[in-house]
Amino acid sequence: MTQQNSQQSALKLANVSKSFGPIKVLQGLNLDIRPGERHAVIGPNGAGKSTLFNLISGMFAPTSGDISLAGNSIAGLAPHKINRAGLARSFQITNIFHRLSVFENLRIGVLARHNVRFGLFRSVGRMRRINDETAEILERVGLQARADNLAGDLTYSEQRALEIGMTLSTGADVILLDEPTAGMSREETAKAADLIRKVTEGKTLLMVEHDMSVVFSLCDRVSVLVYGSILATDTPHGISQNRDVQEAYLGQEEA
Ligand SMILES: Nc1ncnc2c1ncn2[C@@H]1O[C@H](COP(=O)(O)OP(=O)(O)OP(=O)(O)O)[C@@H](O)[C@H]1O
Repeated sequence: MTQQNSQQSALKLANVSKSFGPIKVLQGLNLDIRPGERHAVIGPNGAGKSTLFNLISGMFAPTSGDISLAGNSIAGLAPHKINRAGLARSFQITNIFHRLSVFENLRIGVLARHNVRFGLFRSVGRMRRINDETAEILERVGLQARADNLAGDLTYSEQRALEIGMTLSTGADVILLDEPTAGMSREETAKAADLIRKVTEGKTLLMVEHDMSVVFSLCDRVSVLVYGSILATDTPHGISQNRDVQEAYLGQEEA
C-alpha cells in the first residue's frame, strides 16, 4: 500500500472511531480518497456505512480520530461548514423540496454557493449569473424539460438525478452519494451510472453502493467496510479476488 500524506488526499479519515453509548459502530477506521477518484464503500447491512457518511458530512462528530478535506480537518464541524469547505452529500432518502420547481431546487445550492439569501438578489446581473449557473446544472443532469415542474411530480429516477444536481450546485469538489441507484430498475441504474460518471468528471466521488455492477463499471477503487473498520481497499478487480473479502462479504453472494 502506498502511503500518502494528507496534502495528497481529497478526503482522509485517520483512525476514526464512533460509539453511541456502549455501542462501538466504527473502530480505528482509515480511508484515503485521492483527488479525482471514484471510490465506493461496500459492506454488509449494519457495517456502519451510513454512520461513516454521517461523520464525514458533519451529522455526527467522531468519538476519536480525524477527518480532513484537502488537508484541513473537518472533524466535528457543522454540516454547512463542511459544505462550504467543499464537500456535498446526497441522501439515501430523497431530500428534495417537493413543492418547489426543479429549477428552484437547483438554484438553492447555487445561491448558497454565492452566499445569497432567498429574495435578496442585489442586482439583475447577479440574478442572471445565478440563473445561468442553475440552467447549466439543470442541463448536466438532463432535466431541462422538467425545469418548471414541481420536484414532487418527477419520477423516482428523475428525483435521484435532481438530488445529484443539488450536490453539484453547491460547487463542491468532493461528492458523497448514498446508494444513488437504490430502488431503480436495471435500465434506470445503467442510466444513473452514466449520469454519475459524466457529472463527477474532474471531481472526487465517494459513494455507498450495493449494486456491484455499478461499482465495477464506475469506480476506480473500492473499500470494504465490515464490523466498523475497513477490511480492504483495492481496485474493483482486486476486491473481487480478495479472499478475506470473499469470506466476509462477496462470498455469500457467490456461494
Ligand atoms: N444513533 C445511533 N444510536 C445507536 N446505534 C446506532 C445509531 N446509528 C447507528 N447505530 C448502529 O450502528 C450500526 C451501523 O449502522 P449503519 O446504519 O451505519 O450501518 P449501514 O452499514 O449503513 O447499514 P445499512 O446498509 O443497513 O444501511 C448498526 O448496528 C446500528 O444499529
